[in-house]
Amino acid sequence: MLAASLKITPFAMMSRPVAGVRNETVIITLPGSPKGAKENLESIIKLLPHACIQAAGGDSRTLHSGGIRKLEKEAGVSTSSNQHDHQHSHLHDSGGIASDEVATASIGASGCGHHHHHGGGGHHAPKPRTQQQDFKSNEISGTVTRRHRSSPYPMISVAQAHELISSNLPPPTIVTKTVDTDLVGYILAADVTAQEAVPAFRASIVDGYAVLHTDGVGIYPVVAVSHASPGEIAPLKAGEIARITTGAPLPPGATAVVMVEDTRISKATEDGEEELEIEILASGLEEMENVREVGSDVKLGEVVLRKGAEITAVGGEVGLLASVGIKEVRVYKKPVVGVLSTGDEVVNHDRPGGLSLGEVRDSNRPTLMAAVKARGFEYVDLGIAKDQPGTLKDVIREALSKVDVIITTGGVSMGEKDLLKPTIERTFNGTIHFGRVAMKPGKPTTFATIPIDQGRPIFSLPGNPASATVTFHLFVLPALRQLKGHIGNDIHLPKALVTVDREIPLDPRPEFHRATIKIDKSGELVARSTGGQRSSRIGSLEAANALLCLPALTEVGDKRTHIPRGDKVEALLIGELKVDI
Ligand SMILES: Nc1nc2c(c(=O)[nH]1)N[C@H]1C(S)=C(S)[C@@H](COP(=O)(O)OP(=O)(O)OC[C@H]3O[C@@H](n4cnc5c(N)ncnc54)[C@H](O)[C@@H]3O)O[C@H]1N2
Ligand code: MOO
Ligand SMILES: [Mg+2]
Repeated sequence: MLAASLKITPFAMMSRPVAGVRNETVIITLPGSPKGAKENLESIIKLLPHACIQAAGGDSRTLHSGGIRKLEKEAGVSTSSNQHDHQHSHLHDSGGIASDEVATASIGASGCGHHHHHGGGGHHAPKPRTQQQDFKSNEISGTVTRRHRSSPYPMISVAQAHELISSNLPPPTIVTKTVDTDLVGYILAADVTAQEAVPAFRASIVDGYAVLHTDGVGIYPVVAVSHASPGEIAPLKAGEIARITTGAPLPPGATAVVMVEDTRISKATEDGEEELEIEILASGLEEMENVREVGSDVKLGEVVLRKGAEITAVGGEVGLLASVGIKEVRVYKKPVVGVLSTGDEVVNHDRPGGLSLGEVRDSNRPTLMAAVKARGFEYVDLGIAKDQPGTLKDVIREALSKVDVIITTGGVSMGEKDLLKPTIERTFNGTIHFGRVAMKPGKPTTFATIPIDQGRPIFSLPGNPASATVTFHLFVLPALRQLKGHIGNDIHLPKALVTVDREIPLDPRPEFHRATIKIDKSGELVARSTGGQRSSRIGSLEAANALLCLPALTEVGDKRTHIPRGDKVEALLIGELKVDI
């Protein structure tokens, strides 16, 4: 198991698997994470029938003389059974063990390979799935004296966290949307071709007179008028002109338009209301001068927008689609995001009256719902869940049926009431892809997927308000962007080099320092820290439009403890740039 795990992660060197035999039972210990348990079990499962037979007293001579099938039958094991299901039934047979402790798969020689153990013989039968999910609170939280005194989750880098998120998200799904104001922010899932040419008719670019460009300078009768309105227009012959407005169709036969500024009135009706003859002053007209030819902006059938194009708030894409008669498009679905606060101390921000001792107003949920909405995603308010496994379980189960992505805040660090990780793993059979990131703020940021459809992502962000908000922008937003069809580096927020206007102290962890960036008079981007950066201080995000990516103290190597004033640092842009006033 160690050898197989080491091929997957160097952290395998930290695991302490134990295997043994008691009476006729082979006992193997697996890691607590479902992923690790599965990988470990897969690496040995083919050998288990053999091990079981041996534990049951089979002797090697019989085995090697072809009696293996017979012995398997006697021992109730089969190398050809559905081992996948089999693994699962055992993996879940570990209720009552604190989440990150070692799960034990005990495989009895008398029952190996069967989905239904018959109890007795020292083995406890695997509970059906529904029962297993029904943990009592102390089963999931463990007793406080038995909790971990150091985190079992390896500390990974921000880059590794991004990689793990990106590679464990489900693929985007495709839906049909009508072309309207709600299309902004969607990404096209297929090329779009023009159903109509633009312009659909030969149109004048100016207000003036439609002419035959070969006619030249001289006085001509005005035989017709073409306004920008639908309808039939009589053809124009040599020696005639037609008054025309910008955007109006050219009369058949006309080959150019002369601007009104390049003409003079020669003869009008007696009442002075109408033009009868006009002198054309412009010479050397070119064919199609001041004329937009059919399809000269967009040709019929031309690809107007490619798969992967984003419909932006600038409006150009909506306009382009509208102009060529596209009423519906295939786009990637935008994920619906559920936002949940957790914690016995957390109360609704608008709850009337003052706070009792220990109560805290919920600032995370309003913050995150506002940010999700402003980024163009629909949110579902999942409320506040108490720090009880039962409550968390119910709220998350309900959310799973409603939303594509769940964001929770609080309950992911080392406290005995920090129940999110065990709930995700144990109750929902989720995989925690990471549970600690080397960064400030946001160290206990957790990302998991729950095995529903192609994997339902759940971001469990730290409870501290600045930590929750920073990690939302840094991790959740790129994930939402990937789910709605952005690819590669385009999932991330834009980065720019900015000059710091004051010295900034460095932290032992790589820091995402909240700052306001302005464009100064010379066009430079200048950053000012928002002040105190403690993780509890949501005010550190007030007026912030950037996260300065500061190296950890240890990373700078030399004796620098600060970023000096005037130095340039990388900044992630989380809000709109401001102009210095
Ligand atoms: N022994 C250790 N303790 C802590 C560690 C550690 O490594 N070892 N990490 C610290 C870090 S870093 C962070 S960040 C926090 C994260 O804690 P949790 O995610 O478990 O969050 P809670 O304990 O539930 O709450 C932390 C803090 O935030 C307040 N909070 C929670 N939810 C909200 C909300 N919706 N609105 C406003 N404020 C909220 C809560 O009352 C706490 O004050 O853990 C450190 N501890
Ligand atoms: O990482 Mo925690 O987010 O310092 O506050
Ligand atoms: Mg905590």
